[in-house]
Amino acid sequence: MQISALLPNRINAQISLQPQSRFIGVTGPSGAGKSSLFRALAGVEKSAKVQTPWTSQKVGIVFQQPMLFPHTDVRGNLALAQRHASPNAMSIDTCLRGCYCEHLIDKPVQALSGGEAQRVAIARALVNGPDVLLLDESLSAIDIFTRRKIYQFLNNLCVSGKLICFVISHDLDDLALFSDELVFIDQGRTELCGKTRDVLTQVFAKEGFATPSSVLEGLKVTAQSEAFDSYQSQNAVVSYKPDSETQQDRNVLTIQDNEECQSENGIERVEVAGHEIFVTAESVSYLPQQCGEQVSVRFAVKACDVSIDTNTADFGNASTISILNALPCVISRIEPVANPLSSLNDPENNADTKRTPTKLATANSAKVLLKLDVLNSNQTLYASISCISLTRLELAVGMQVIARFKLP
Ligand SMILES: Nc1ncnc2c1ncn2[C@@H]1O[C@H](COP(=O)(O)OP(=O)(O)OP(=O)(O)O)[C@@H](O)[C@H]1O
Repeated sequence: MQISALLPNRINAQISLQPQSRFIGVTGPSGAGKSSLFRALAGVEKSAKVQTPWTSQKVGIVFQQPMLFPHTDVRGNLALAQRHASPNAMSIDTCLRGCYCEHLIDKPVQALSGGEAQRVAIARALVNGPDVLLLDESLSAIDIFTRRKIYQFLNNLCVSGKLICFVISHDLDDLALFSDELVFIDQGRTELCGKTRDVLTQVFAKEGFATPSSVLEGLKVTAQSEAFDSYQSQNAVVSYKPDSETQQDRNVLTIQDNEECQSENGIERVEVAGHEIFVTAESVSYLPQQCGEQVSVRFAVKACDVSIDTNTADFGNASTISILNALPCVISRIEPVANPLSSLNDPENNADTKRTPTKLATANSAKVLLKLDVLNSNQTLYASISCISLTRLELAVGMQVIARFKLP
């Protein structure tokens, strides 16, 4: 999928995406041109020159400021959007439920909170039946739990082939969780674009983040008794029928209901590289799958939540600590975390590149960042640990360790 947008003195972006990508995250510094890009793609900027693969499709946009019709209530707003809806658009009820705002239906627009208004604005955009939806920080005022559920709903629409979503956000955890691909815009240009975890790695390195998140993928573990539901859920994802509106709505919401009822106390179990990992239900996103395949999910782990255990003989037996998750890994890189209070820009420090990572890290900062390759997989974890631990555990590149991490 090739996209280009040119807006004199503001943007000159070329974006190249995989054809199968349906949920695309867009991020970058403030003033980089992200909103200008979306406005150009939505046709709002008349002087923009734009090339997209979806010229004949319906494009919707939702801004950070919801821009609801103020003279009516939520029902009135949705009814107005439905007047111009495409024939295969979802029902008002489905959109309201998916955006967690059914209870707001009779509220006047003026009486909505900022987050409620954002939820209604997204529901209204969906009622219109877009093929492509551009969300410009449109969930920024919504609490994390509701926000994640709405992203999950949007992701289900993407997975079922009903929607392509482009989402601008400064929340890299949200983008890590849901985006198939990530675009990093800077100074009006596409600086990075590609698979989310690769782009995130480069963004974290570029910005010198002390606690980057790693993105892991795995298979959802379902109990025997849940096998039928799981099969239904898988079918729901792939058996989308464009000619049946009721069936579509039911499919998307069935996935949502299954996800909610299948988690145990709000916790999902995910198999990663042959190991069972516990993840909170709101922290997993579902990936597209073929009929008959196990359900694949994605979740993000913050580097500050990962601890290193050098006792590799005691992999599953750490019964004296509260940390639930463990993955065997090999340390593939150790690098100092920049400490803004230290004299990192001191030429004397920078010239001293021959020192060991341990000494370099100790000299400049309190922490180091470990890159960990998960054994028997091509996945990567990051751990941010103190220099004291680095020295005390005598950690080195090539060493096998157990990465233990809290419930994401
Ligand atoms: N209508 C406009 N006319 C001229 N310049 C504009 C206009 N809107 C925005 N700009 C400028 O274009 C640049 C990019 O702005 P834009 O709003 O697209 O950035 P952004 O990446 O979305 O920022 P943020 O993350 O802060 O929302 C900024 O320098 C801004 O001042």
